[in-house]
Parts: sequence; structure tokens; C-alpha cells
Amino acid sequence: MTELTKLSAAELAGMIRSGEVSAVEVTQAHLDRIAKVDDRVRAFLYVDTEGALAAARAVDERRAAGEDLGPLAGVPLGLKDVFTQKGVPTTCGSKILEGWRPPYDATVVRRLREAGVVILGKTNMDEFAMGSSTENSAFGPTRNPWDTDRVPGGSGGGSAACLAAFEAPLAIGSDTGGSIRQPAAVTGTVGVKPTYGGTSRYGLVAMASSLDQPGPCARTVLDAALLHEVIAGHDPLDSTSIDQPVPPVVEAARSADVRGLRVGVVKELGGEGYQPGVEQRFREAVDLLAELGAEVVEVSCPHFVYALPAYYLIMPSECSSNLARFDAMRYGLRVGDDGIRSAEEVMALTREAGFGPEVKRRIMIGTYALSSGYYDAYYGQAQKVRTLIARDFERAFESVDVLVSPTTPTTAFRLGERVDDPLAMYKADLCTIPSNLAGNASASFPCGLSPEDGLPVGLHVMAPVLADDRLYRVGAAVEAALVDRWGGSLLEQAPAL
Ligand SMILES: NC(=O)C[C@H](N)C(=O)O
Repeated sequence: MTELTKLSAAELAGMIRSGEVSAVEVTQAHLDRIAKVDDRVRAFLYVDTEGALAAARAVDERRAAGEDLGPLAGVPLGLKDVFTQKGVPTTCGSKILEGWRPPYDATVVRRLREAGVVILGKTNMDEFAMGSSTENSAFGPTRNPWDTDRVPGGSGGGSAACLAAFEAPLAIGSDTGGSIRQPAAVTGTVGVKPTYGGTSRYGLVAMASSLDQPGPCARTVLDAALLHEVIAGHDPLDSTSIDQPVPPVVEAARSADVRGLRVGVVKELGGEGYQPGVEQRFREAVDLLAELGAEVVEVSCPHFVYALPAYYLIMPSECSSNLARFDAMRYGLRVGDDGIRSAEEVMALTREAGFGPEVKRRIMIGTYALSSGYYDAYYGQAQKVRTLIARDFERAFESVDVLVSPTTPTTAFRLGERVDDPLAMYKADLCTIPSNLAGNASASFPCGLSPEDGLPVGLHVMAPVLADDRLYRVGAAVEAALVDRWGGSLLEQAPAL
């Protein structure tokens, strides 16, 4: 039998349903894998051995009782440490939340539990999801399983790395400016940012509420679609949740048909500043789509070049407001509370000690952008640019069904390479940010290894609001053709850990 940790979620779930293997065996195999490799990868901040085995036992009992198991029952998953899980430490990669055990489940977590998905533990991330490498985690960086001297992307580097290291077949991420898609691209995995409002933000610790969106991470397109279906759908606990049927993502992943699909290559995302090998693999993926029957055209989205500066005003503005809740009184860390100092002093000391430099930088930028006298010039202007970007998408989607670009300008960079250069770090999200600003669906799919460094390259696909199914059509078609060409999945070409 193939090692259980090498199988897809769909395969594992099928074997559990048929009784070929128990959910406990599947879970134990993944816990063993974590024990074997995670000291080198550091994808997990917390492994919930007991909770995971108990959830697996419950699935096995339901099966024994003749109950119908859902499509992902018994399948293990890594949960980004930005989601609340009742009773389980939730740090958001920050010292300020150390020791906090939330009293409630995020809606995403509740849905996973109801579907019988086994949550293995919490995955590492940049502090409060601020970063593109996981180097901003207060608990040390995660490493890229392709090359442990390189970053796995961020902020959800742990979620992507646990997939690439075969520690879990599924993971959950959150995407504010690229935190699901950029790590997926640089680890050779699949990552999807659903339409804003398509998945519930309830229990997702807020970074920038108008941009944050939970989404699925997986090694195969079908697995991502199955997970998408489990977590998506209307939630009255999130005021921005869309009350509409979930797009038919699983059906789309199974159809894998792009014949007649109109694909627009975004003129502004590529060229100068992009790694040649990334461009090459991207162009090949576009040619492949044409071979598979898609109609490819070039499309201009002139305001996309302003997406990064607009994001770096809107996002920190929202962060500065959201992170005000970490006041030393309600959760986690409290520094200097000697019974003599005032509440304000304790708050200042706690925030000084508890937040890392990137979080402080963004709180300061956001506070400045929102301050009286500057609000119109910065925050207000950025919101206008946001509208122009949304219009670029609307106009483009009048003539094409999806847009494509590389996911990231470069492959995985070396640890330490960009830590002292925030702008270089921010540029990792050049292609992913427009979709967060406009709220439409987008995803990254593996499309090969860059010839310069042998590292994974991602194909970025963007679809209109609530047309998430189109992402899966494209992703599944590309995956099927490339797996055929390579004689296996991209991750099979990764060096063994
Ligand atoms: N949170 C995200 O989606 C990641 C993005 N790189 C940021 O630092 O804002």
C-alpha cells in the first residue's frame, strides 16, 4: 500500500468510507510524519494529538454505526493559527496572545468538525498575518520543504508547508493580500481565496476586515474544491457573508474542461522585475490552456499598478483599528501590572513587549493614514483607487471569463534575504492584491519548476465575484495535463525530507 501520507484527501476519505483503513490509522500516520519531519520544517505551532485522535475515533464510530460519512470525514488538516478553536491555543504567531485558549470555534472550524475533518493542530504564520515569509512569526520561521534554507511564503507559510511536507493533505489559510496564494505558489501546492463573503470570517482573528478571507489549501485541485465546499456558505454570524448558493466548485474540479473558456492575460502583471523562469513557466501554462481549447487574449487592467500602494494604506488602517483590541485586559499577555501602574501604562508596556516590529510598523502607518488632516489624502485616496481596480476587473470580465498572471514575481527566496527590506517583502504580493481589493475569487495552481533554481512556480487565476467554480475548471485542466506530462504531481519531484 502507498504510504497514507502520500495520498490525496479524496483518496483517504474513500478508503475510510470503504473501511480499507480507519480514520485513527490515517490520523496516526500523519502525526508520525509530523514527529519525523516537523523539527526541520516547523509548519506547526501546536499539535493537538489527543483532540485529533478523538475526532478520528468519532468518525470510525459513526462509520461502525452505519452512518453516512461526508466527502472529507476522517481526513487530517492543518489549521492556520489565526482561527479560533475552542480550548486550543491560538496565537496568531504573536507573543501578545501567548497562552490564550479561545472559548469558541470559528465558523470554519465548526464546519470542519461537523464534516468529520480531523484538525491536527495549528500552523505557523507571520504575526497577525503580516508578512510574506513567516519570518515575522514570534515563534520562529517555517521552512520551505523544497529547500529548508528558503521561506515557504506567508503569511500562511505553515499551512502551505505542512502540505508540501506531507504532514497533512489539507490545510486552511486566510488571505488578506495573498497569504493563501503566495505560499501555495512557492511550495508547489494549491491555494484558493474564495470570493469575499463566500467563507465566514467569524472566529478568524481580524487583520483587515474588508480584505480577509478564509480559504482552502491542498495538494490537488479536487481536494481544494472538496474543502471549499465544506467551509463555504452563508453565515449569519459574519455580517459580510453572502447569502447565495456556494458556486459548484467540486463539479467544476471534476469537469476540468476549459474548451471555449475566454482567458485574459493581464498585461500589467509580468515583464520587468519578474524572474525569467517564472515568466517562462507562466507563458507555458498559458500556451497549455490554449492547447486545451481556451481562447487566450491579452487584457489591460491599467490601475493594477496602484494596487500595492493602495493596499498598504487601506490594510494598515484597518489593522490599526482591529489590533486596538489587544489591550492587555482581555486576552493573553499582560506586562507591568503591579497594582500601582495605570491601565494605560500596562497597555502600553504590553503592546510594546507583545507586538513584533512589522505589526508596530503597520499600526503606525495605519494610524497616520487615518489621522485627521491626512485621512482624505491617504485613506480616502486609496479607497478611490480601490474602486478603480474593481472597475478594471468588471471591464475585463465583460470580455473574458478568467484573468491569469504569475502568482508571484519570484520563486521562494532565502530566509533572511528580505527581512530588512519591507518593500521587497511587500512586492511578493504584486499580483495577488488586486483580487483582495476588489473581492473577487482567485487561486494559485502549480505550473512547473523555474529552470534557474528548480523551485515551484504558481499560475494565478482570477474569476469574477461568485464565479469561484471557474478557478477550479482552469486549475483542474492544467493539473490533469501537467500530471500527464510530468508522469506524476509536481510535489513528487521535491527532494525527500
Ligand atoms: N496577509 C496577507 O495576505 C499577506 C500579505 N503579504 C501582507 O503582509 O499583508
